[in-house]
Amino acid sequence: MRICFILNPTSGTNRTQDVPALLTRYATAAGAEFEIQPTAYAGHAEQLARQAAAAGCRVVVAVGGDGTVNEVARGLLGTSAALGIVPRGSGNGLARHLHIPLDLPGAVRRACQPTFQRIDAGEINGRPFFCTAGLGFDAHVSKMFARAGTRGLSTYVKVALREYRRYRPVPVQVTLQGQKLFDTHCYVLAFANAAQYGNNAYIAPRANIQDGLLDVCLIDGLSLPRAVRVGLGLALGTLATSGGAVYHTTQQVRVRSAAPLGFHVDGDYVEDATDFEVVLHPLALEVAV
Ligand SMILES: Nc1ncnc2c1ncn2[C@@H]1O[C@H](COP(=O)(O)OP(=O)(O)OP(=O)(O)O)[C@@H](O)[C@H]1O
Repeated sequence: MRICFILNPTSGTNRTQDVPALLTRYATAAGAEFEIQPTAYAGHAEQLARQAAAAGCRVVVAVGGDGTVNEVARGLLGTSAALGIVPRGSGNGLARHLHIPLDLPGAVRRACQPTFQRIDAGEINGRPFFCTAGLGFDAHVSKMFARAGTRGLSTYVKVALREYRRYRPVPVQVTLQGQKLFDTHCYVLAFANAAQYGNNAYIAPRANIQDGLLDVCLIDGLSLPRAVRVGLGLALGTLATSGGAVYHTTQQVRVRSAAPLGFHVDGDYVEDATDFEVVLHPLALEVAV
């Protein structure tokens, strides 16, 4: 079985580690036949993943955060290679959901001696996602976080608190499965394939990544008491029962917004739009876990 590690050299906070040397050490110890391909620019991992699959690699491993995982997984859709993950980001949402070890030696061993499963994949306005996508405040925070200059959980929390004071919900019309359902306000409208954003922040604690359904989580406003409830719910995995959010499960969602709204895929801000088409592709990706 051939394995290709696709390494984002810019991900993670520990830049002093010689990651290629560590991957080589642990993959050799696991008896793997492997290669390591570093990315040269943002977006490169998708192309490298597709090439590795075409060259016959059975497992293509994203070594990085959820952004790199998204790129590699995107490249593997429709191929016969499975996605592995060596988590090196700050959130690691998909790795956590799939119970992949968060330490490098454990994750490399898992990628070299995996079991295989299939998981669902989401798509928003033509862009695949595997963990979560969303409109509103979470996308806005992703956009501001990308501009912050530093990364990590503490920057994320600082940016979120600062933006909370400024952000206002936007009127939206949400249609589930082709049937008009409601006019509401969007503070956050999250589409969850996996249960968490990353960092064990559970936006949709009941989400099942193999059930052919998206868990749609709506937060229509965020007064301070509700923000506290939502924050606790995210951290404790109790958001679905806390009254802070409303949930639906569906395979397809359409959203029309009264004003441009930002959206993110797997935590990376994409752009602003007023029309959103979200679909779920059941069991579209094989994972090595
Ligand atoms: N060689 C590269 N140079 C610059 N950017 C890159 C390179 N390779 C990948 N990227 C980009 O870096 C972005 C961030 O990567 P990733 O999400 O893997 O790490 P992270 O930001 O440290 O993790 P997290 O998102 O969990 O905080 C990705 O969206 C990817 O497009």
